[in-house]
Amino acid sequence: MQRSGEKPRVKLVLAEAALETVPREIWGHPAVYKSARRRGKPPSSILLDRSIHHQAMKKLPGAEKRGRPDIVHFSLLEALSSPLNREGLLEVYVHTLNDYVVFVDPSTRLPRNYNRFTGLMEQLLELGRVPPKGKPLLWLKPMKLERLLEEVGASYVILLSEDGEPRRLREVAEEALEKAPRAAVVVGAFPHGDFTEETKRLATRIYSIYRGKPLDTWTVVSHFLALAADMLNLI
Ligand SMILES: C[S@@+](CC[C@H](N)C(=O)[O-])C[C@H]1O[C@@H](n2cnc3c(N)ncnc32)[C@H](O)[C@@H]1O
Repeated sequence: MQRSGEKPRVKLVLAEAALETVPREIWGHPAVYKSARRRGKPPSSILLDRSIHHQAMKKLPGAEKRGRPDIVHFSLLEALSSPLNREGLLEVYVHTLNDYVVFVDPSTRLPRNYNRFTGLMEQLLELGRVPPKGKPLLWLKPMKLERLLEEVGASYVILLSEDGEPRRLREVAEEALEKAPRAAVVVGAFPHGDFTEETKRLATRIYSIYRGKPLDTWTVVSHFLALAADMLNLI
């Protein structure tokens, strides 16, 4: 618990995010080849995106969880422009399905346009940081979720999942603030399916906030951040 008068910093983790470059198995597929040629890049350097690579993705293992960089885009836009972040009270991390972690400087202004966001993520995955020179705003490390949580001192992990114990979101936000700064709220940034068992094992609590029904990642993120901001009298 924080000392009274001191506002706690909330850790938000977008986990198992569907953000990756096109995997080798489908580099030769016509849908991939065409989209890469249009972009003037090799297939290995472009993001896997279901809206473009749907046919090619049919062959991929775990396809239902992959190829949705827009989920990270929308969710980061929500998080970075939230009052909590603007007051310096939010840390946001993106852990990907392939076990990379994107660290995000809170002052980052992400492109609003999806195509520009895609280009930025491709640069990040290729160079490990953006911008390439000067102080990085986004940087990447190969890292499992467990290591990330250890590294940022998150020993109280609240995993949000529609299969969790039913809880009012207000109570979840209260608990996250109460346990801050050692609490992390983990939200899946994949379109379908469930967290891996490895992720579930890291959870201290698993809560469902909508009677077992699935919500989009960005909805969960925006509602949680709005309630937390309200409780901290920021809005
Ligand atoms: C689109 S959902 C994941 C896919 C979903 N399991 C499905 O098969 O449609 C994205 C994330 O939002 C969060 N989420 C969605 N619905 C939720 C709920 N009812 N309660 C708590 N978290 C939820 C979870 O973290 C979940 O991983």
